[in-house]
Amino acid sequence: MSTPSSTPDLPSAGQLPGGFPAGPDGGSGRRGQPFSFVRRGSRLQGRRQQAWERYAGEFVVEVPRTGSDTSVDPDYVFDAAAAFGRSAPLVVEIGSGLGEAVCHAAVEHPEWNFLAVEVYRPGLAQTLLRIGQNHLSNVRVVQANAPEVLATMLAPGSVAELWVFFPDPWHKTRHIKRRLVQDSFAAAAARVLRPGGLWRLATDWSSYAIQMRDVGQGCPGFVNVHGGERAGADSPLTRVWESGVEQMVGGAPVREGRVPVSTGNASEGEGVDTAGGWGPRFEGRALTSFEQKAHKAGRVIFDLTFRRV
Ligand SMILES: C[S@@+](CC[C@H](N)C(=O)[O-])C[C@H]1O[C@@H](n2cnc3c(N)ncnc32)[C@H](O)[C@@H]1O
Repeated sequence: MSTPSSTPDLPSAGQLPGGFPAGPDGGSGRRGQPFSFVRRGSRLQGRRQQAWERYAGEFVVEVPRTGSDTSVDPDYVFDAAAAFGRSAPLVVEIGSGLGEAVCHAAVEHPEWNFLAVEVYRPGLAQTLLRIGQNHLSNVRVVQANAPEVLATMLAPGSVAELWVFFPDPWHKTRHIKRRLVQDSFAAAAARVLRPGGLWRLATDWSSYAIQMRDVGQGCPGFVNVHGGERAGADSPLTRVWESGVEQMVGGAPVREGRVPVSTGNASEGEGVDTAGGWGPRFEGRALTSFEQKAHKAGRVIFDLTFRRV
C-alpha cells in the first residue's frame, strides 16, 4: 500500500481541522463549524451491555481524548497492523450506525480490515454484538468524531476505501452547516485515502446528494468514477424533481421536488439534471434497516463514488 508523504494539491494536515473543542453539546466544532451530531443517550442495557462487556476489550480501539468521549487527541495515530494483527487493505465506515453494513461486508471480505467510526455508543455496542454473532476478527470499532479521525487519527494514504452511507441529512437550511460531507471533509478524506482508493457515499436526500456531488467533484484529490453518467431522464435527481418525493420531518411536510412545501427545505428543483455523475447502487452495501425504511417511503437513493487521484 503506497503512502504519499505529502499532497501538494490539498490542504496539509496542519490546515485540516484540528485542535477541536470539548464536545458537541450545543457548541461549535472546529473553527466555528458545528458538529454533525447531537449527543444522544449512551447508556447500554441488556444484550448491548453484555456485548460491550464481552467484546470491547478485543474490538474497541481506545484513543486518547482531548475532552469529550468522541474527541481524539491530534497526536494519536492509529496503528492498523497492530490493531488487527496483520496488514490488509483498510475499509473505514463513517457513521456506521448499528454496524449492519460494516459487519455484512466483513463477512463477505475476510481478506480486508474494517474500521467502524461512530459517535453513538449503543450503535457501537450493537456492532460488537454482530461481530460476536458472526465470529468476525477483521472489524474494529472506534467511538470518535469522524472529521477528527480523518484529520489526524488515520495516517495519510492508509485507507483503501472510505464509506459514508446515509449521513444525517440536516435538511433544514439553518442546519446545513452541520452536514458531515463538505469541503473540509473531502480534503480530509483525500488525505487518508491511498492513490486509487475509493470514497463511496449514499444518501436519500436530493439536496445532500447534490452537495456530495459538488464537494467530491470540487476536491482536486478526487475524480468522479461515474462522472456524467445517468444524466437527464436517467438521473435519480430528475426523478426526484419530477415526483417531488415527500416526507414528514419533525411533524412538518417537506417536499424534495421543485415546489418546496417547507421553507426549511434546502432543495431547489431544476427540472432536469443534465450533469449526472451518479453511480449504480453499490452492491457491497448491505440493505440496512435505515435504507429499507427509505425504500418503503418511496425515497430515491443516490450513490456516488470518487477515486483518489
Ligand atoms: C442516519 S445514520 C446512518 C447509519 C448507517 N450508516 C446506516 O446507513 O444505517 C447516521 C449515523 O452517523 C453517525 N454520526 C453523525 N455524525 C458523526 C460524526 N461526526 N462522527 C461519527 N459518526 C457520526 C450518527 O450517530 C448516526 O449513527
